[in-house]
Amino acid sequence: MPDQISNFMESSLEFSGSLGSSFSSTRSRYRTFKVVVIGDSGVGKTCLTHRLCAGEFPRRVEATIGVDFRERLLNVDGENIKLQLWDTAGQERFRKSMVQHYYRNVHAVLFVYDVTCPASFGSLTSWVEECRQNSLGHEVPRFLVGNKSDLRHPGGAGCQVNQERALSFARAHNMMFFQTSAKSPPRRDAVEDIVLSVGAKLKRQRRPPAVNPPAYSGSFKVQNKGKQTALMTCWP
Ligand SMILES: Nc1nc2c(ncn2[C@@H]2O[C@H](COP(=O)(O)OP(=O)(O)OP(=O)(O)O)[C@@H](O)[C@H]2O)c(=O)[nH]1
Repeated sequence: MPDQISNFMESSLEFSGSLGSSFSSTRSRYRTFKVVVIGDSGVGKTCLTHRLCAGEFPRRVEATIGVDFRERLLNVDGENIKLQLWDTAGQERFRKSMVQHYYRNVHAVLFVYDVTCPASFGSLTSWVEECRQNSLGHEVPRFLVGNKSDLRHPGGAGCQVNQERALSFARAHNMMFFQTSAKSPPRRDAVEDIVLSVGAKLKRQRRPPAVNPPAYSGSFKVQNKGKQTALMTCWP
C-alpha cells in the first residue's frame, strides 16, 4: 500500500479519538464506536451505509476503493453515541492491502449479503474466516444484514436466499439478523432498527471506545444524523 494511503488509514483510525475530545469541549460528548461493514462486491454496502447515515438511497454509486467513512450520531437511553461506519471495498483488488486496517480496534461488524444473490450469502463463511484471521474476538458484536429485499419476488425461491437459512446462519454465528432494502421507500423504521440495535449493543459493552492518537487531517466523509428508513426483521 502506498505510504500516503497507509498514513491516511492510520490517521483515520485515530480520528474518532480526536473528534471525541473536540466534542468534549462543547456541551455534547459522544462515545465513538468503529463499525466495519463487509460483504461481497455489489451487495449494497455503500447504499446501505449511506441510507443508515444520510437517510436516503444514493443516486449514483461506484465500487468502493479501500474504504469510505460515514458517521451516525444517536442517543441511546440518554447517552450520546457516534457510530463510525467503515464502508469497505468488496472487490479483492481494492481491499487486499487494507484489510488489517479494517479490523484494527473494531467494535462491531455488519456482514452484508444480497438476498437475491445466493453466492453472496455463500461467501459469508469467508468473511467470518477473514474476521477470525484478523483476530476478531467473539466479544465483538456481529450483525447480519440481508439487503435488496425490494427485489425479492414470490416464486423466485431458487435464486433467492431463504430467510430461514439466513436466520440459522445468524444463530450459529451469534449474529443479530436483519433483512432490509437500502432502496425501499420508508414504510417502517426498520433501517433505524439496525442503527438502534448496534448502538444499544455497543452501549452495553464496556470496551473502551476508539484509540486516541494524533489529530486527524485529510479528507473524511462525515454524514451526521439524518432521516432513516426501510427494513424489517430482527433476531433474537
Ligand atoms: N434494488 C436495490 N438495489 C440496491 C440496493 N442496495 C444497493 N443496490 C444497488 O446495488 C449496486 C451495488 O451497490 P453498492 O452499494 O455500490 O454495493 P457495494 O457492496 O458497496 O459494492 P463494492 O463497493 O464493490 O463493495 C448499485 O447498483 C446499487 O444501486 C437495494 O437495497 N435494492
